[in-house]
Amino acid sequence: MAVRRIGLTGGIGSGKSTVAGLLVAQGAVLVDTDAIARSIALPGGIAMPALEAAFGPGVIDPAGGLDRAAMRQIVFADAGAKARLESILHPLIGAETQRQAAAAGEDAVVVFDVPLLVESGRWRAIVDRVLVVDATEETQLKRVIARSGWAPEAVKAVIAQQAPRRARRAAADAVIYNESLTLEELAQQVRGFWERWAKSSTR
Ligand SMILES: Nc1ncnc2c1ncn2[C@@H]1O[C@H](COP(=O)(O)OP(=O)(O)OP(=O)(O)O)[C@@H](O)[C@H]1O
Repeated sequence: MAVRRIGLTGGIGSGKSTVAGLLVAQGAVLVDTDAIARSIALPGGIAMPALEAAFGPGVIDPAGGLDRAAMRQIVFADAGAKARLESILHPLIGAETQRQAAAAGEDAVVVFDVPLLVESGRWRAIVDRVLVVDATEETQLKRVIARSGWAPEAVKAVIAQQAPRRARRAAADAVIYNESLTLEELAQQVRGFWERWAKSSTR
C-alpha cells in the first residue's frame, strides 16, 4: 500500500526537523503541528477569543497574542487550568492540521511533524506509518546546546517531560537512528524510506 500519511516524531534535538526537511526535498508536504500550535495563539489567531474568555485579559499580551509567561504561571498554580487550556487548543490544532492535510490533496504524501505523537495517542488512527528519529540523550543535549544555546538543565528538563526513547521506538513502524550519521548518510536513509513508502505503486 502506498503510504500517504506519515507521522514523524522524535525527542528534542533528535533531528526530526532535519528529517522533515529531507522528506520535503523528496516531495512531501509538511504539516508542522508545533508551528500550528504557535500560530493559533499569535495576535489574530483562532484560539485567542476562547483563551481570553477562559483566562481573562491577563493572558493577552499588548499585541493581542497569548502571553505565554502569564499563561505558564496560571497553569503552574492551578492544575485544572492546564486541562482547560488543552481543551481549547487541541481541537483547534487538530482542525487546522486536518485542513492543511486535506489541502495537500489525496495523492500528496503528507508528513505530520508531531513532537508528542507517542504521548498524545490519537495519531495512530490518522497516519499510515510512524517514523521515529532516535538519538542518545547525550547527542540530544549536544545538538540542542549547539543549535539553541540552551543550558544543559533546560534540555534535560524537556527530555524528562517527553516519552522515553524506548516508548517512542515501540510505537514506531520504522526508526532512523540519527547517531554518528553524517547529514548525507541521514539523507540517504530518508531517500530509502521515500522509495519504499511513498513510491509503492498500489494504494
Ligand atoms: N546527522 C546529523 N549530523 C549533524 N547535525 C545534525 C544531524 N541531525 C541533526 N543535526 C543538527 O542537530 C540540530 C537538531 O536537529 P533538529 O532541529 O532537526 O532536531 P529536532 O528533533 O527537530 O529538534 P526540536 O525537537 O528541538 O525541534 C540541528 O542543528 C541539526 O542541524
